[in-house]
Amino acid sequence: MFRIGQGFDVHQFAEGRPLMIGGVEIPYEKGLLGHSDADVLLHAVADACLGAIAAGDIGKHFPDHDQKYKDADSAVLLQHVWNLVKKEGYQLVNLDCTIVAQKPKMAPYIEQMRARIAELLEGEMSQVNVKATTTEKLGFTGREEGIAAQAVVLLQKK
Ligand SMILES: Nc1ccn([C@@H]2O[C@H](COP(=O)(O)O)[C@@H](O)[C@H]2O)c(=O)n1
Ligand SMILES: C[C@@]1(CO)OP(=O)(O)OP(=O)(O)OC[C@H]1O
Repeated sequence: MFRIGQGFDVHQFAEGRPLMIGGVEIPYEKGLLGHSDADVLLHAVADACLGAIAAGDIGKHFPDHDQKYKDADSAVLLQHVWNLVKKEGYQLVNLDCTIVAQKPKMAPYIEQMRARIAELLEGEMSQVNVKATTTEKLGFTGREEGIAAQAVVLLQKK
């Protein structure tokens, strides 16, 4: 049996925060604002996984009013979500993601992100694709106010 899920997340830029995307710290003049480390890509991946098993979203599992998740490492949150996926008896078929950012350039970090996400989802790099696009300076991402990310995951019952 196959299950598909999709995730979407947005975080605004903020000064004085590290920029975490896909579990990788990207050297940049600003980071993203959030209750957790605001890793917008890992949040989209986590939501896609939760969607695939009809288990709600990350806000339900990790409420942003809970101090436990203040500055939380989103990799740890995704690991928790992946344990729920495994408990339901599913494994990864493939994951495809898009980061929407005018800046910074993601290309130098894409392979590292794929490797980290594959590790977190206990799969191979060949099962994980990460893309990036600008919005040609249009909209909130184009004005460099924040970053968005989308993810689609396909799971198969073992
Ligand atoms: N933040 C980004 C955005 C884009 N890229 C790479 O550049 C290519 C062209 O982007 P367009 O928005 O002009 O289509 C895109 O395919 C990515 O490879 C990037 O690395 N970081
Ligand atoms: C991850 C959580 C929990 O710390 O907080 P944020 O980092 O603010 O992220 P968001 O994608 O807004 O929602 C899920 C949250 O509850």
